Amino acid sequence: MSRSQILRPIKLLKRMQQKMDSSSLKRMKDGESIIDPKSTVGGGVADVYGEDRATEDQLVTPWTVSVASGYTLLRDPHHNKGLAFTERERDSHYLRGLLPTAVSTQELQVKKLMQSIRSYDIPLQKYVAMMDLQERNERLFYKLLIDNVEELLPIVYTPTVGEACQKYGSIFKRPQGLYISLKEKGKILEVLKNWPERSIQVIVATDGERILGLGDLGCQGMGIPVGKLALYTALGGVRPSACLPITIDVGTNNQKLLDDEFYIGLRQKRATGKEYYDLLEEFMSAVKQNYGEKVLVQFEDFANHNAFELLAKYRTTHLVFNDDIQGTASVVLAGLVASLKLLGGSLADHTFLFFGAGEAGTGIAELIALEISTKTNIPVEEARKKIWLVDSKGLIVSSRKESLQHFKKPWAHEHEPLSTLLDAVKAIKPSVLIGTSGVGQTFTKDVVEAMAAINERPLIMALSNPTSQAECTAEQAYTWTEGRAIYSSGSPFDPCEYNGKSFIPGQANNAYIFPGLGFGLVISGAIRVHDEMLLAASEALASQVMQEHYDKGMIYPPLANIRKISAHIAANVAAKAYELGLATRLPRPTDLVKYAESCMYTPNYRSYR
Ligand SMILES: O=C([O-])CC(=O)C(=O)O
Ligand SMILES: [Mg+2]
Repeated sequence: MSRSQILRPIKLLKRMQQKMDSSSLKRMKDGESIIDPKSTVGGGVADVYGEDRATEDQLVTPWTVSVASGYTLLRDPHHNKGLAFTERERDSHYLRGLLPTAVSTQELQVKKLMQSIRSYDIPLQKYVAMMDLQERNERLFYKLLIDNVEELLPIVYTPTVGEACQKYGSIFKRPQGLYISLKEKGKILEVLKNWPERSIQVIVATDGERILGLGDLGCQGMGIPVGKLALYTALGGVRPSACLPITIDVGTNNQKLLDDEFYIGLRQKRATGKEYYDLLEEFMSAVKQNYGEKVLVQFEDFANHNAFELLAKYRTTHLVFNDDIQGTASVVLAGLVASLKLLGGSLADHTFLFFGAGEAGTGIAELIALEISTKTNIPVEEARKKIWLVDSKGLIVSSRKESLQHFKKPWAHEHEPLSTLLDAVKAIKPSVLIGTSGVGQTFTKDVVEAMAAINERPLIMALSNPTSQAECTAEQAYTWTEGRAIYSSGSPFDPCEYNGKSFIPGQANNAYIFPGLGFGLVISGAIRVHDEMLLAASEALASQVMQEHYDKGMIYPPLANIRKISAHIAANVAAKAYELGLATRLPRPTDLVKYAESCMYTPNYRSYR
């Protein structure tokens, strides 16, 4: 039975609200059951209780849900508690005999599952175990993830999710999101209505063409929206039922997949041009029609040529952002701002060299220029001159301007052409080197040593994902700079030692930003994403790096604190939305951090009476 099917009619809800006094409302917000335990609805046994408050609507109108009983309840991942059903719940919900006698606590269940997950040697086995848990017992899944975020993030997210996408065909069991293919053209609105949840707040959509640094994985890219949205809930506090993963399947140019008899997607070359953009247009308008203008659409892992165009096309009419262009930019900017405490000076005093001039590279470059321009009052065109990009053909310079894609043109400065990254490092003498090429091991020993020869503390960011695509490893960066580098990567690396000293690499992954950014948009009822909100998100993240972290050479706060960090990011983003007149949730809460914290989904079990 789907969750929406067991939502009781609105009339019942209204009747109940009339009966409710303020104390029962308060208890309801706290997740307690508020109805006479003996009451039944529609002839079946029903429980009615409040959902987590995660939106303005729920503050005023708590959802009322009846829970199925018996075997169906155990099969419903949204309400199942497994052995944690109490004796009373087992009686009132016809569960006697369906469970062994022992009654567990959620804490004990977490302990048991962590033991079981740790017993697997292979990360993909852990991933499958986590996905099985998500399909079996959603609250336990999120409790596990939240309580063990540093250990489990690399499993449900980068890098393991990359491998999961490569093998998604054989992992696929049950739908975790919506597949919208060219076959659904003209029917996308109907397809959206097939999803069991109605009140969607965040959609992560991919077309699978550039999954991490792994290339075109077609419809198998679904693992990415699923993983990103798990983080929206675990790290950002958006209710799971308000999240919708979507894969737009327009075919794949990956011949291996096309030749694979078990490939699960549309077996054709990618649609392009008008056919592609018409489908995307139908999708975007169906989303707005079905969910309203406050639903957030996060574009994820589109190839460069479409990513920029889709963002430019929809950012003025829909609530959208591109995680790879803007989320990554915001997280990197936060790290750069934080690093100034270690490096000294302001951003404008630094010179930046990028290896890779796609979505991430140009997105970060532009946000740095915007921040420099905002802080120093110099025009953004001037600020861009401190930033240089190298692509597959060498340093981007003005003599190449005519043949450049439009997103590279702002970075074509006056300089003689240089064909290698090493030559560019030697000539430009950057203080910051940022890898966004999607190609592993491109920060060679020569390149890193050249950075160390120019700078006392070279800042090196190897951002390409997953781990195999990192431009250099943490250990290489510390070893080749004799322990002087400040290093961050997109995928996680373990702490390492050099000359008896321990180093903690930072993870400059957009996972720090998008859950808090999205949550800030949701709680303020924002209707557009503005660049200033990205700057606000960066500032909030940088402000969470404390002296104790700087003392260890860190430029990002520990992920263990991510929910507190997300609440600060959400509050700063929401504040900006109000300031820009883009927020629709009125009146503006006075303490936005407290408000954000109070709206966050918590995975603790609720009692069913
Ligand atoms: O998913 C990640 O880990 C970061 C990201 O957006 C990408 O690499 O495309
Ligand atoms: Mg991405």
